[in-house]
Amino acid sequence: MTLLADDSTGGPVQRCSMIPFAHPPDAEVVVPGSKSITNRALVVAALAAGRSRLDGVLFADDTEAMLGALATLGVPLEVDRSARSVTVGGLDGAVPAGPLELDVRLSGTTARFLAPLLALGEGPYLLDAAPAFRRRPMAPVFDALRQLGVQVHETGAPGHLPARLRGPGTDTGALEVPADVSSQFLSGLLLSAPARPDGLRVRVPGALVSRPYVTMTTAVMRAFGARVEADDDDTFTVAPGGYRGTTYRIEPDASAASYVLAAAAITGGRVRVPGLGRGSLQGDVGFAQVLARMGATVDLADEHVEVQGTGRLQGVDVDLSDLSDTAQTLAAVAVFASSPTRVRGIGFIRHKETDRVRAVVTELRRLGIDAVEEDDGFLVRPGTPRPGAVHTYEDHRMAMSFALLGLRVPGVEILDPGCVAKTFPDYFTVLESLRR
Ligand SMILES: O=C(O)C1=C[C@@H](OP(=O)(O)O)[C@@H](O)[C@H](O)C1
Ligand SMILES: C=C(OP(=O)(O)O)C(=O)O
Repeated sequence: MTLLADDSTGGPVQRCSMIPFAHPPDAEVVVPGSKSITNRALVVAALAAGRSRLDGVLFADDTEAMLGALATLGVPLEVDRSARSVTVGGLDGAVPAGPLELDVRLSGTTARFLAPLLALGEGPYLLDAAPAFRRRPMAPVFDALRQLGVQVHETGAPGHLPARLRGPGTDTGALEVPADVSSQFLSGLLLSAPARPDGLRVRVPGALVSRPYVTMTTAVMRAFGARVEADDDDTFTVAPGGYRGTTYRIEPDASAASYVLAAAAITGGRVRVPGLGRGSLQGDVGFAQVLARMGATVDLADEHVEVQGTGRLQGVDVDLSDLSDTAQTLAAVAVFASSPTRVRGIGFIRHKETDRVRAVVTELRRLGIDAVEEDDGFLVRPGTPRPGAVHTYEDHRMAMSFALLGLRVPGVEILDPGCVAKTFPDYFTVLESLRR
C-alpha cells in the first residue's frame, strides 16, 4: 500500500493506493477499543458518584469528541493514551450551568448521548457539529427533550444541529421516542435517565433498529450500578439513583474487527482478533457468523474470534438490521463470492455518515461491479473490480471496506483515506501489518 501526496495541491495525503497481498495473511490483530462502549462508559462515568477508571479506551475522532465535550462541562479527566485508559471524576449527576458551547464533530453517539445529559443542567448550551453531521437527524431527541420540559431551539434547520438547549427538563410522564431511523435516540435518553429525579419511562413505538446497541446500553448502565428494565413491548423503565464510579474494561471494537476478518476471508488467509468473543456486548461480532455462512472457517470462542479463508465463498441473503455497520464490509466480501449477495433490513443506513446504500452501489459500479440499490438494502453480483479511485463521502466505513478490494486486485485507490480517523485512525497501518 502506498500513500501518495495529493496530486492537485501537493498538500496533505488525499488518496491511498492499495497493493494486493502476494501471500494470504496469517496474523493475530489487536484492534482498537469499541467506539460505542467507550462513549457510553464516558457518559455514565461522568454522571457517576466517585471516580471511574476505564481501560481499553478508543482514542479516535468520535471519542475525542465526547472527551472534549465532557472536558468543556468540567468533568475531571485524566487521559493516558499510551495505556489506553481514562480516569473520570464523576459529577454525581450535577451538570454545570452554561453558557457553554459543545462540538460533537462527526459523532452520532456523542450528539445523541450528550443532548439528554445536557437536559440535566440549566444551560444555556449550544450543541453543534461538523457540517457533515448537521445533515444527520436529531428530531426524535429534540422532541423527547421538549416532552421533558427542555427548551430546544434549532439555530439552523429544524430537527438538526446546531441547537441551543435550556433545562433542566424535569417533567415526568410517559415518553415516546421513535427508533426506526437510529437506536441512538433511545440509548441517549436511557444513559442519562438514572440521574433524573424520577428516573424515566420511555416507550419505542414501531420498529427498533440496531437493537444490540440498546442491549449494550443497558449492560453498561448496569455495570455502573443503574437499575433499568425492558419489557416485551419495548418500554424501558429506569430507576432514579444515579451511577457509582467503578473500574471498567472496554472490549475491542467488533465493527473494526470486521475488516481484518473479511481480509482473511477474501484472501484465503487466517486472522485472529483477541479480546472479542461469544459473550461480546457488540452485535457486530455476528459478522463472523455471516462469513461462516459464506464458506469461511470461523472460530468464535470466549476470548477470540478467528477467521480462516477457504478460497471458496458463496453469496448470502442476510438481514443486517442488527449489525448494519458491517453492511459495507459484506459488500466488499460479496464481490469475491461465487453467487450474488442480498443485504436486507438496512434502509436506515441512508441516514448515517452518508447514504450508505447509495454509496456502496455507486462505488461498486464505478469499479465495474454489478450492484443494485433496493429500498431496504442492496444486491451485489460477484465480479472482478477494475482499477479506479473510490469516493468515500466522509464515511470511514466506505474507506475501510473498499480498501479490502485492493487486497485482491490491483489499481484500487481510496480517496480521502484520512476519514478513517473517525473510529480507526491506524487502519491502513494495521491492514498493512497483515502483509507477508
Ligand atoms: O449506539 C451506538 O453506539 C451505535 C449505534 C448504531 O447506530 P444506529 O442506532 O443509528 O443504527 C451504529 O451504526 C453506530 O455506529 C453506533
Ligand atoms: C454510524 C456510525 O457512527 P455514528 O456513531 O456517527 O452514528 C458508524 O460508526 O458507522
